[in-house]
Amino acid sequence: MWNYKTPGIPDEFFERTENVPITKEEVRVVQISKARLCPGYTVYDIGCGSGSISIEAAIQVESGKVIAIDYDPNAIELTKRNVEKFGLTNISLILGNAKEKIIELEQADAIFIGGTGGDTEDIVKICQDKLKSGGRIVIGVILIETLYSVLQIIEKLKFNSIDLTQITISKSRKTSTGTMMLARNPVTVISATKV
Ligand SMILES: C[S@@+](CC[C@H](N)C(=O)[O-])C[C@H]1O[C@@H](n2cnc3c(N)ncnc32)[C@H](O)[C@@H]1O
Repeated sequence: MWNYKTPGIPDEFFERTENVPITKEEVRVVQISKARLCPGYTVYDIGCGSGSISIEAAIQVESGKVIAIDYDPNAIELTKRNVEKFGLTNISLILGNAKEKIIELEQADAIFIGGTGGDTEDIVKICQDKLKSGGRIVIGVILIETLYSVLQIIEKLKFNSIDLTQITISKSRKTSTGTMMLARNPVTVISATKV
């Protein structure tokens, strides 16, 4: 159903449920690009939601693997359905709070953070410990408060090349008289390299 190596799987290709959010296609493409994935990499997807980032990452890392974590059973169930739908065998799923679960994992080459609940500082710190030197962290943020706290933490830790990219997407919609553009909420993507 998806035979391309390039990221950018359309949102409508994923199974969806009402209460589990998805990182939208265009934002996902930027996040995947910022992670600079290579075949063989080990990747965490923290707060995997629908699993869309996990699936795009799993395609990029080929013989590598993705570990998808979420504390919402509905998100894990939905990610499982999407993993099956895309026929991928290199994604493992973990149900639980990332703060507790990532401590026991092997070192990672890249980490995506899509959600932290109230544990932003702890999770970013643990991710720093878990990333290999030269590894990439990519954090998608919607709330201004989260953005401020991530920035404060990441600047204190062992990261360089810290980059903030704000993505504001508008999508077309047909009306009775033509085509209008509808704006979505901005998402800020924070990315950095572990020293
Ligand atoms: C915006 S969604 C992520 C969307 C996802 N990147 C995708 O592509 O569908 C955030 C997710 O983070 C999860 N989450 C928030 N805090 C968490 C934590 N501390 N541990 C595990 N999962 C967490 C939420 O349950 C939610 O599913």
